[in-house]
Amino acid sequence: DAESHWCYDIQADNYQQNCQRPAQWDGECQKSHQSPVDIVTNKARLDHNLKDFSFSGYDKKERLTVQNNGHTVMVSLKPDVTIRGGGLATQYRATQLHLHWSESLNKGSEHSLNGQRFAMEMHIVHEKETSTWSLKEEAQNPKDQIAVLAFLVEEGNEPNEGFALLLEALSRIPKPGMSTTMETSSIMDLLPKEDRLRHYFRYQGSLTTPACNETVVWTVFKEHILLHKDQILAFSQKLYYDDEEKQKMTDNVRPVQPLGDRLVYTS
Ligand SMILES: Nc1nc(-c2ccc(Cl)c(S(N)(=O)=O)c2)cs1
Ligand SMILES: [Zn+2]
Repeated sequence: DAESHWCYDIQADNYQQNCQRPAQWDGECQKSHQSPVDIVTNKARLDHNLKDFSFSGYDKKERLTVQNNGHTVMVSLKPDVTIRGGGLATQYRATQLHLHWSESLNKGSEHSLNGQRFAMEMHIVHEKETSTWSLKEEAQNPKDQIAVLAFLVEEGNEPNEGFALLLEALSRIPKPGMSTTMETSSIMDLLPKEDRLRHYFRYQGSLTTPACNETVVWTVFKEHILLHKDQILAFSQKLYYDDEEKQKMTDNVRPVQPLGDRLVYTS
């Protein structure tokens, strides 16, 4: 079609689509405060304002909608899920969570630590709760309009029970546009234990998908989620980019972007 849709390199390389690969993404994607980035851990600057997070509604068992949106698997979250603290200016409301992954267990994360990438990366996306009266210019498109909590996923020896319901749902949504419901599960089930979430990296960046708006305050937790190898591979085996189920959904990972004049902070 006239305006070709955006895609990942694996789609442009393997299926000769006329889709726009990351190097060609438009919107703000070619600007200088982009995500993801490589985090050089010994250069991260200690920031005492990066206190603990307060998670609310994360432990509530809800029926959640899970969809294949052609780029990832996205779980819609209920409006009563919010976060505060963590050095954030105000309370944020969760909207969705999704993941990025690869069949190669060292190529599936978007952020890297000291040049090392991991099997997967889970993003919980939150929107800033702005009070209605703030009409100032920067209040319309602030640099911290969105807060994403990023969790790196590594291969563990044990199956991760908390992911069982999400993994079962994948088989019901192989094609783009398909959605299903996931019986009572809580976001907390998917995360490392809350007391392990006090250590994290923080930097200012963008969406890692078009239009790559530079309105995201990023949190990358140091504690990793552990999934069994078969659980990680299930994402690439059950999901497809295309209706014909010819293109396995895998390597839905944007290449790392230059950090430029930015600093990465650490709690
Ligand atoms: N249609 C799609 N949207 C996204 C998306 C939306 C918002 C955000 Cl914040 C992100 S990310 N990867 O920066 O966390 C991804 C993925 S696929
Ligand atoms: Zn993401």
